[in-house]
Amino acid sequence: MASSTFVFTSSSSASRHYLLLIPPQASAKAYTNNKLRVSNSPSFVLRTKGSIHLQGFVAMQEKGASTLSDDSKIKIPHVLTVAGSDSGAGAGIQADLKACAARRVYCSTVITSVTAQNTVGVQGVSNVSEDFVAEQLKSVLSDMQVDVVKTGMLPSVGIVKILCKTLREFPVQALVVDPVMVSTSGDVLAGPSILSVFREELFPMADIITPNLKEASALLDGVQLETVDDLRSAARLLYDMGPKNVLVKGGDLPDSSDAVDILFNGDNFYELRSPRIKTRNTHGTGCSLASCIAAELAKGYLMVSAVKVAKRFVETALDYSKDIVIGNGLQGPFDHLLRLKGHSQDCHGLQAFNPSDLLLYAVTDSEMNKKWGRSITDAVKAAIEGGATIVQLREKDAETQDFLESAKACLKICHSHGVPLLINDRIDIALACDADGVHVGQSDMPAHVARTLLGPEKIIGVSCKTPEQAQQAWVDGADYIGCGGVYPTNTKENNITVGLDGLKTVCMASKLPVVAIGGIGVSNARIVMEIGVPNLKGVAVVSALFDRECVLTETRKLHAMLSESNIDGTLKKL
Ligand SMILES: Nc1ncnc2c1ncn2[C@@H]1O[C@H](COP(=O)(O)OP(=O)(O)O)[C@@H](O)[C@H]1O
Ligand SMILES: Cc1ncc(COP(=O)(O)O)c(N)n1
Ligand SMILES: [Mg+2]
Repeated sequence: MASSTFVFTSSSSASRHYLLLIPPQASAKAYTNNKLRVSNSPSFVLRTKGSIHLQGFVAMQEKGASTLSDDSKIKIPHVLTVAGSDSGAGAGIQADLKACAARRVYCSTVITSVTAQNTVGVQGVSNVSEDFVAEQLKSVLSDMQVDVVKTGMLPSVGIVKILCKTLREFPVQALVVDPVMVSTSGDVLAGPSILSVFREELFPMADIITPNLKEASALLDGVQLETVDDLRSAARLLYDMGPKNVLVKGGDLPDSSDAVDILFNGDNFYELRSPRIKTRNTHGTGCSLASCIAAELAKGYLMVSAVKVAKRFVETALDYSKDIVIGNGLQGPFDHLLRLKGHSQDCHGLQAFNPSDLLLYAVTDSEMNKKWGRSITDAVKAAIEGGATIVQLREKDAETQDFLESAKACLKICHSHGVPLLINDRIDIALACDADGVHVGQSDMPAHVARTLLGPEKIIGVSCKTPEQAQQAWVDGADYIGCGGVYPTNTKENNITVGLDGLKTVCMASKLPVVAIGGIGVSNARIVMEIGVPNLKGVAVVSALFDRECVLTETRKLHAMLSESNIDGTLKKL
């Protein structure tokens, strides 16, 4: 490789970070602002305002500036898992991917073996050839910036040896070894011939090993492990094999009401206890625990913290998943992302957002409900029976716990009528009750942040008074905008009225459907809808429904009027 000089001049006058990627066996000399840095690590970061002179930046010269990335490029923590595939996706590579995704760490995969496996057991195993494991390892490690390698099923001595050799060539920040040997169903995933290469080659390179009871026992020539004290003795003996830390997992400890693991780092023992969750869904707990430890290490956590977070993660996921049913066998998988139940429980087949739902948009008001002595659920029920097509709960001064309880009750009512329920402003409440979405104002949580928190399927509406705000709402990923106040209203203090002209201007500029709001009721809804802009889909109403003696009657009147003026979302000539 010829040495070469490469000069990159920053076009920006601001000081910026540059990430320099250096090929194996090369080194770089970099002069920035008259300072010299020399490095032969796979990457290093420079901060500079001016030009960077690089020497020995061999393979990168032609690619030029594309090999340099500035502050806007984010380095993502990265775990590489070297493990077996589980077709049932409870353990192995699949569990590792899910655990890393749940912990928000990138996970690449080197597959050592493909198993035909389900919740009953392992029906077949087909190991990947040593050469092809080597090829996968090289592909990932020569290109991507792996922080931590985590190993699971390593089915042959040859594969372990190749792994150790490759890791010496491409060193990483940490190595987490889950010495998988037997599945929880009792099937052998790596035979006893593996023990010596584990002890002699792999463990001395490991930052942590995480054997379960059976594996710890096998590694210690069959010693019986039955008590927490036995786990401690085992941890000390395994530590002598060379890893920097040992975590002996007590998930299968008999007669224990707690799930107890012992961590030993050569100086101290840590007894990690969590309540034992009563569930059949523990398939893959060991793989997930090790992946989570790797993920936290990749983020930069110290070992004890990483192990504690990992154990808490497994405990939380097991508790959430304790009653889910996947498969007919004795050991089911759990839900790493804590998301599976939401869909099966209470969605009642609601469709994705339909703009025609904006036709009669009922917005509750806590003050008005108090004034008329009705509960929020009674108000919502009456509005829906009267024909409201979407409901927003706007509880400005409710206690959080009361608001959450009301929201849950309203959600049941709304969903039993196929009506979506949105929460004003309180994203936490929307998340906690799994509402259909939120409506935010200009000074509330920005819509793009709300979108990140709520995910792609929830409905997000934004209050807008100007074309610029409407454009921003679209850019931010909102589903609709609320435009107003069209007429003066007493539900909002100091609210600027945009009038029918302002409404029309915003509608024309908006790429999103619009619902008009502010001082609208039976007397003027028709005039509003008559402005004749196709994306004006309906009216949002507060006082005209809820500051009245009978919510049901008022909603019916308004619904009849709107239905008459609007058929299938197109305005009928009146
Ligand atoms: N029923 C349970 N409740 C809470 N934690 C558990 C339960 N079963 C296992 N764990 C925890 O899950 C992790 C994996 O442990 P274990 O099941 O012993 O390993 P493996 O899956 O490798 O056999 C440990 O932290 C253990 O304490
Ligand atoms: C491919 C593969 N790797 C690891 C395990 C261990 O997981 P568990 O101990 O939870 O059965 C497994 N069953 N399958
Ligand atoms: Mg287990």
